[in-house]
Amino acid sequence: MRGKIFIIGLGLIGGSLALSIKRSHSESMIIGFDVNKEQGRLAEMLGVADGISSTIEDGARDADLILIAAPVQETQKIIHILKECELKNTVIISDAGSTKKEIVNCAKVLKEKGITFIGGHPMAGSHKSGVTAAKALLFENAFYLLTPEEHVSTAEVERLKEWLTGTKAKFLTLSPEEHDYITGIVSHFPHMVAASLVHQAEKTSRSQKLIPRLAAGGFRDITRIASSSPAMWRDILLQNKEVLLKLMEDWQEEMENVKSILRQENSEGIFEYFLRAKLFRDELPQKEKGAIPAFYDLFVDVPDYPGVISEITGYLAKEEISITNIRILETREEIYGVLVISFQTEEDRERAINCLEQYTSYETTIGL
Ligand SMILES: NC(=O)C1=CN([C@@H]2O[C@H](COP(=O)(O)OP(=O)(O)OC[C@H]3O[C@@H](n4cnc5c(N)ncnc54)[C@H](O)[C@@H]3O)[C@@H](O)[C@H]2O)C=CC1
Ligand SMILES: O=C(O)C(=O)Cc1ccc(O)cc1
Repeated sequence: MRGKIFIIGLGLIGGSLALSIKRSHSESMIIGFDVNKEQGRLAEMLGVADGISSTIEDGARDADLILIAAPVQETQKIIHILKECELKNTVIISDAGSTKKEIVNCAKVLKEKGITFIGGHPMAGSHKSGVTAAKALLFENAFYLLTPEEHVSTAEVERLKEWLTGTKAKFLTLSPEEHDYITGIVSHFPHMVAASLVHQAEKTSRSQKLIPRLAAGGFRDITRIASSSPAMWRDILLQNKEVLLKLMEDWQEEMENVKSILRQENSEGIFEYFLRAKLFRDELPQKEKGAIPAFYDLFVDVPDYPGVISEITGYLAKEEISITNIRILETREEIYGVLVISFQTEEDRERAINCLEQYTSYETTIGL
């Protein structure tokens, strides 16, 4: 489609939306705005946006689609600024915020002006921030949640989806309340738990110096999301306060139960506790990206010599297979080290197995 798209907030999500829209609507004009001028400059330099506007008012004028991809408390301020702007009467405004109830409620001021707002939330991302981490296919196969109010027409929702088709995401419509409850459970609360685990390790590390060195493997996996933007998560917590307070109470109750079975040395109860968790976790869809993106890990047994990583990444690059992460497992003391390479899709991992089979004799194993 032709048209002008205005993206406010050119970080990880705004940048990725810009790239994915450009993929499917190459004739569209993407203009960006960011309070941080450096992000705007970088976005232009990286070709993420066709141009940068110096104010929201300028960028919003004549826009056919406005996407707000700023932290959620800022999103509300931006909605109030947009309310005062001169806008096309056919414009669609949407956002990418991780919470929906307060934002959709705030956007009622746009409805009063006859402007369409459709709450949006692409359920994929990363612990990284900023436009340099943006990727056109960040949302591929992920759910993209939309929370249109009743007065919004199906045609307008379809027009928004058409603009966003290059995300290759799967759209789902739900109410803002449902949205905040579900994302509270699968995304917001886990972030709080991840941060709390890191705090616990940090406190004890003051007296136990081995902790940072031994905090590997599982600890790193479960706390990866604690490296996310503190400003973004502060805003999310403040906006989903009621749901999160209730989840914290449920969690405390759950921990009381675990404490009790442990005190009683209830071996069957403890086993059951882990078994039920494992069964539910193992049943979660593998091929779909959730709030926490699935990473497809490949374990490669490699001889421990300098240059082995660049050798392997070289073969993968030759076959144009993208990797999302690479690390060495240092827990083994044998001759061989284990290289863990993460891919964004199962197909990439499959291609990597074939590639390494072709170029090397290293053994590969799929991570579960
Ligand atoms: N990071 C993630 O994995 C995901 C984040 N989200 C949501 O997307 C939104 C953006 O998050 P990220 O892109 O990750 O953050 P980010 O930190 O990478 O980018 C946010 C950008 O917004 C800019 N900004 C802040 N206030 C602004 C304002 N008043 N006007 C214009 N620009 C402003 C910042 O300078 C920054 O460049 C947030 O609402 C977040 O909740 C949604 C899905 C995933
Ligand atoms: O880094 C991760 O795995 C995430 O959890 C990404 C994420 C962050 C915020 C969202 O609203 C949705 C997805």
